[in-house]
Amino acid sequence: MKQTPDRLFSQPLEQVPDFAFNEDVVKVFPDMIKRSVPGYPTIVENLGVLAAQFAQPNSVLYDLGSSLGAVTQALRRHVKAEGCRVIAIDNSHAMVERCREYLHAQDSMFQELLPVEVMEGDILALEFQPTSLVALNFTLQFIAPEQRPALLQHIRQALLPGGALILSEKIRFEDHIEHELLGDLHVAFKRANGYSDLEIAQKRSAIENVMKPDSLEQHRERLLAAGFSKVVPWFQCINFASLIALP
Ligand SMILES: Nc1ncnc2c1ncn2[C@@H]1O[C@H](C[S@+](CC[C@H]([NH3+])C(=O)[O-])CC(=O)[O-])[C@@H](O)[C@H]1O
Ligand SMILES: O=C(O)C(=O)Cc1ccccc1
Repeated sequence: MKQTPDRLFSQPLEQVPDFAFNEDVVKVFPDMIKRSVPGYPTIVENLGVLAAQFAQPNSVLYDLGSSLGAVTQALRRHVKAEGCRVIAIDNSHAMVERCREYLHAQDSMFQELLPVEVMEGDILALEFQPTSLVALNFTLQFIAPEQRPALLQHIRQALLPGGALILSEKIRFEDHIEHELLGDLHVAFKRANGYSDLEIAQKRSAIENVMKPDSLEQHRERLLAAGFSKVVPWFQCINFASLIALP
């Protein structure tokens, strides 16, 4: 996969527009997400490993907010259950187009991969089929906070017994000192990955209106309120974490 370096915020902008998953972002997205999200490659690869433990024969696996299909590709590498298929969905036209290209490339490199349907659409309007595995990998944080409970309820209602939701998010911390410390460490992570202070500052103002992280406590309470029986954190790297929620 060729990786165009992310320089989207490297020049001073008079006004920083709200972040959008448009063609410019799509071009640099693999580089951007790897250099911005601590633990991203580990989360994606192990999401495949975890999914293989929950996937049930002849069921649907969902990749919600699939972007370029990194999670779908990991599901296809790891899930061996008979008759599973993946539904990947994203509401960014630019992402969906490029995702389809990447998945065709994976098709031509490997045999017997799970079939995938890539849909362009809003996950808030999705009619879920019975599913054994739902991945929300850094997608819920971009959904309006007031819409989050209903989405999680729809997922819970669609999950088969023995299935799971895997939810990865940037995390806010209720303790002020913990929040500042992990925020500073995230900035250090970005600097170590070659982003300048200007890039970091402009990206921060681009995402502040569109990406609203919750705390681990909020996630747990909302998942339990949506009918999940158990919430198990399985990964945290600085201020990014991933949870397994069981029906
Ligand atoms: N309502 C919505 N309906 C559908 N898609 C949406 C919606 N809102 C946002 N998106 C989509 O959710 C994705 C979030 S990125 C996910 C990374 C991927 N999971 C990965 O593991 O590489 C996270 C990030 O960039 O930090 C974008 O592609 C949006 O278009
Ligand atoms: O860049 C950041 O600071 C983030 O919190 C993560 C991110 C990664 C990719 C797109 C938008 C936000």
